[in-house]
Amino acid sequence: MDIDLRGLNPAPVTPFNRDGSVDYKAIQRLGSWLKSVDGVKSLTVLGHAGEGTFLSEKEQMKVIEAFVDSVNDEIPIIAGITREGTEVAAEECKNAVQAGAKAGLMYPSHGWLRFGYQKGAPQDKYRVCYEESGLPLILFQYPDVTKCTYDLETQLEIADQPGVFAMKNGVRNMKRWDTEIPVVRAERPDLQILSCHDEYLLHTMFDVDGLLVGYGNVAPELLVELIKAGKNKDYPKAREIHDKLLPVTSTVYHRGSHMEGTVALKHALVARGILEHATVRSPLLPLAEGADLEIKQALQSAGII
Ligand SMILES: N[C@@H](CC=O)C(=O)O
Repeated sequence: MDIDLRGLNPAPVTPFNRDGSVDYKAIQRLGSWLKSVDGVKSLTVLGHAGEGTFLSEKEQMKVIEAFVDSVNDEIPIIAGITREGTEVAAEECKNAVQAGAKAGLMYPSHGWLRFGYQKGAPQDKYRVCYEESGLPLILFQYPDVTKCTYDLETQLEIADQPGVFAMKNGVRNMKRWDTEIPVVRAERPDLQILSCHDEYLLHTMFDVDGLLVGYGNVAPELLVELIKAGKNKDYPKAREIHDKLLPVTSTVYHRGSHMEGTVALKHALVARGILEHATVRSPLLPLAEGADLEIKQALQSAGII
C-alpha cells in the first residue's frame, strides 16, 4: 500500500449554497487551494468537518467525485465511512471506491459511543469492509471519555489487519497517548500515526507522522511548519507556532462544543477568501453574532490573512 499521509491531511468542510445545496464550484476552489499548499498529502472528505452524515448517499458520492476533480486526482481523497452496521458500511466503502476515493476513515459505530462494543467487533467491521471493498482504511481512535475508544489490544489488532495503514488518534488522554503511542509504534512500525487533537495539538506533535485535522482547512501553511518542527524535535519552534496559532485555535476550537468548530472553519474560510459565506446544514446552527469578526481578527493576529 503506497498511500503516504506523512504530512498535513486536512479534512475539508463541505461548502453549501445559501439554499443549502452542495456548492460544487466552492469545492473546486477549496480542494485546489489546499492541494497547492506544499506538505498537504491528502484530503479527508465527509468527516465531521465535512458534515458528511448530513448528506444523502447521492450527495456523498458527488462530493467525493468533486474533491477528486478539484485535486486532479493527484493526491488521495479519503472518504469518511460513518455507517453503523458492518454490511452497510462495506456498501459505503464500495461507493467511495466507485467515486474515486483512495482510502476510508472508518468511524466507530454510533451505538458504541453510548453502550460500548463487544470484544472483536471493531476488528470484524474493519476486516469485512476491507475484504468487500478493497478500500484501504484508517483506524479512527475516539476520545478516552467515549465508550467507543479502542483499548491498546484492539488498536494493535485492527492495525495488524490487511488494509489498515494509518491511525487518526484523538484519544485526548495524555497518559494513554504517552504510554500507548510508543507501543503501537514498536509493534506496528509501518502504521502511519496522525494526531487530530485540533484544540491542543502541541503535546502530540513530537510523536506523529502527520496530522489529519479539520484545522487544516484554515491554517495549512502553519500546520505544515508545526509538523516539521515536531519531526525535528524542535520544541521552541513548535511552541512558537502553537502560540502564534492560539487565537485561531481559541476562536475555532475552544468553543462550547467541537461541533461549532465546523461552523467556525467556514467563517475562517470566508475570511481567507475561499468561501463566500458560512452556510451549514442543521443540526449545526449559525454562531453568535460577531463570531465571524472574532475569527477574522484571530487570523489577522496570526499573520494568516
Ligand atoms: N478533530 C476531531 C474531529 C474530527 O473528526 C476528532 O478528534 O475526532
